[in-house]
Amino acid sequence: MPLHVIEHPLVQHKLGLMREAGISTKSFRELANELGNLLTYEATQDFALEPHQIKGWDGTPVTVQRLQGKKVTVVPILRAGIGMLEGVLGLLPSAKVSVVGLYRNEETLEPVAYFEKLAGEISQRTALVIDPMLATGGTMIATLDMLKQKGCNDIRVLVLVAAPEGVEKVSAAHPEIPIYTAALDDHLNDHGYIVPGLGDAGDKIFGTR
Ligand SMILES: O=P(O)(O)OC[C@H]1O[C@H](OP(=O)(O)OP(=O)(O)O)[C@H](O)[C@@H]1O
Ligand SMILES: O=c1cc[nH]c(=O)[nH]1
Ligand SMILES: [Mg+2]
Repeated sequence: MPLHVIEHPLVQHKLGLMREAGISTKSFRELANELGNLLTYEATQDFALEPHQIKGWDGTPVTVQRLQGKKVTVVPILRAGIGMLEGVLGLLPSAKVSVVGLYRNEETLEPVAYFEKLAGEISQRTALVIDPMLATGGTMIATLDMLKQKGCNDIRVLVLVAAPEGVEKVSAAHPEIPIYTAALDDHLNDHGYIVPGLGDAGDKIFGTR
């Protein structure tokens, strides 16, 4: 199962700060972006490089490494995925953004899709799907199904916190897609919330709690 739990001390420290009860909207937002940035660093480790010759500071030629120019799209899942977007784009400033909107029906826990605006040439792009929470996995599976249907076949998932139930479901539906997370938490409660989790990430990012 391609699950990557990022144990880096900065990641673990920042995630710990996010778990505090009563955290401000400002701090939660800042930390979501900082973690989005650090997870992007981890999720792009296999991006291909190619040598390129430039003129160095003293005029002599130097061979440097450049990214091979693979097209990338970041796919934030509305709403809460927007909370990681700035951090992800901090490392991938030229990436196109494909916004998808899904919310979870809080009674049935089933995802409801309401928006989709994908970048062009999606089938040639590496997609980084971002959402702070992977709970039952329903939202993520619906998003991955949709991206694959559009021909996208290099997809990575970046979440701040994942529940074991959701990871199992996503991995069963899309076994080849890697999941990068700052934490694999303990379980889902009776309302489908991750424990210990972060609470409602969308509400905390947008200040709507
Ligand atoms: O794994 P699942 O059980 O499907 O749940 C996870 C989804 O739930 C949350 O979104 P929510 O429905 O609260 O929408 P929001 O981002 O607009 O708040 C979260 O940001 C995920 O998208
Ligand atoms: O724990 C959870 C589960 C779904 N959505 C959230 O925002 N948090
Ligand atoms: Mg929400």
